[in-house]
Formats: sequence, C-alpha cells, structure tokens
Amino acid sequence: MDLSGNKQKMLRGELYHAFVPELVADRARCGHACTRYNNAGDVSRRRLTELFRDILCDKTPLPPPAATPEEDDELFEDYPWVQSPVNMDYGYNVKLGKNVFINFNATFLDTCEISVGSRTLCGPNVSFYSGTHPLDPIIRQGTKGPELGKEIHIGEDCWIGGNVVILPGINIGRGSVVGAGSVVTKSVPDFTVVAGNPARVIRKIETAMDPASGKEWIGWEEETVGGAEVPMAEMSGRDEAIQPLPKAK
Ligand SMILES: CC(=O)SCCNC(=O)CCNC(=O)[C@H](O)C(C)(C)COP(=O)(O)OP(=O)(O)OC[C@H]1O[C@@H](n2cnc3c(N)ncnc32)[C@H](O)[C@@H]1OP(=O)(O)O
Repeated sequence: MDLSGNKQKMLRGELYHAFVPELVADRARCGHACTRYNNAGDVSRRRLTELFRDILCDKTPLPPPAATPEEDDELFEDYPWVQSPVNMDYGYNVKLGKNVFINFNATFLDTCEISVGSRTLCGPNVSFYSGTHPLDPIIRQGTKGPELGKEIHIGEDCWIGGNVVILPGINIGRGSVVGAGSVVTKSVPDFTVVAGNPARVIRKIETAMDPASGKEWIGWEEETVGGAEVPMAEMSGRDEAIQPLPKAK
C-alpha cells in the first residue's frame, strides 16, 4: 500500500497534518459509511455486518447465505454487535473481537489503532480518543498545525461502563471493569475495577480466569476446542488477535 507521508506518520503515531486532501477524503468516506450504517433501519444481521465492514474498510468475505433468514442470522451470532449511532474518523484503524457489544453513541477517534478484545461490553456514549494535539498553541495552530495519535487497546472480557472516556495511549487489561462516567488517564491492569475522573483502582476482581488466582480455568470453549465458527481474524479482516498488553503504569 502506497501511503502518503502524512498518513504514514499518522499511523506511526508521529506528528502529521490532518487537513491534507487524502485524510480529509478518508474521513469523509468514513462519515458517509457511518451515516449509511446509522440509517440502516430494520435490516438483517448480514446487511448490518456488511454496512459495518464498509466503515472499517474490511473486505473479508462473509459466510455464504444460509437457507432461511433465521439460520442466516445465526451465522453472525459471534460477530461484534454495534448499536447505532456510531461515529468514527477513519474506520480502518478500529478492530473488534468476537462477541463484542458496543452500545449507542460510541465515538472512535481512530487516528491510531483502537482495538477491543473479544467478549468486551461497552455501555452507551463511550468515547475512544486516540487523537491528541501538541500543548504549545504555537505548534498546535488550529487546523494548520500538526497533531498525533496513540493507540488504545481494550483487553478481552472487559466491561466499560456508560459515558466513559478513554484517552490516547491507554491499555485496559484483560477482564477489567471501568465504572460509568470515568475518564481513563492511565493504563489499567488485568482483572481490576477502576472508576472516577481520573479513574482510580477500586478493587481487584477475583476470578479463576486470572492466572494469579491459582485456580483452574480451562478457557473459553472455542479457544480450547477450536469450535469457533468464525475466527477473529476473519471477523475483523484486519488482525489476528489482540496483542498482549504492556505492563500497566
Ligand atoms: C454494556 C452496557 O450497556 S452497560 C450499561 C451501562 N451500565 C453502566 O455503565 C454501569 C457501570 N457500573 C458502575 O459504574 C458500577 O458502579 C461498578 C461496576 C464500577 C461498581 O463496582 P463495585 O466494585 O461493585 O463498586 P461499589 O459499588 O462497591 O463502589 C465502590 C466505591 O467506588 C465508587 N464508585 C462506584 N462506581 C463508581 C463510578 N462509576 N464512578 C465513581 N465512583 C464509583 C463508590 O461510590 C464506592 O465509593 P466509596 O468506597 O467511597 O463508597
């Protein structure tokens, strides 16, 4: 893929200019795709998935149609479920795992990659802000100045409450919970409840899923017996799996 200098810098998390024609066009494309998804009305899961994949620029083929509408819906059981309206800047930097649920009014400012791990649930009005700007107004210069992004990664099996804001560069560990209305300014360790503005640790989550618990847990059925009908790579069309999280600060 031959990317322009500004787009390459954007994806690498370096300072870039967002108001160059290529990136303006990318955001316009994504905006139109979001509008089509948000106005889809009462359509099948297949059609919704097609429209959602248009937002993500995901060309992975869908499974062949089943014999009946009900059976066809079942083919999409494990696909991410995103309530409209949803809004994104570029779409192509968003990756969602299996059985993810994103409630109404999510905002993905996907200057850099934003990934949400399998089985993670998000309440209404969650905002993922991977974009940021220089603090010095002389450099910032409104639409004339450079900006940058930092990736956001939400682990598998998390629950993000309503009205949460996740700031650039944040990693939320596996199985963790973010309380409603929180602003997450620091990365969150695995199996931890955080809440507030700024989000602070409330408690650890006791679960056999946490290897530190010393308890036995065999993992999700599809991961252990390979029974998943749709591997995550096919679902997102863009990535294999959520990468291991770096250690939280
Ligand atoms: C997928 C969907 O659509 S989800 C639908 C939307 N639902 C939501 O967003 C609900 C999200 N749930 C919450 O925010 C809950 O408060 C939870 C899950 C964080 C509660 O976690 P718990 O560990 O049970 O916390 P608990 O209720 O015991 O409170 C512990 C402390 O944290 C505080 N606290 C709890 N939630 C929050 C919050 N969201 N913001 C700030 N402080 C909070 C409590 O006031 C309490 O403080 P105190 O010790 O000073 O009294």
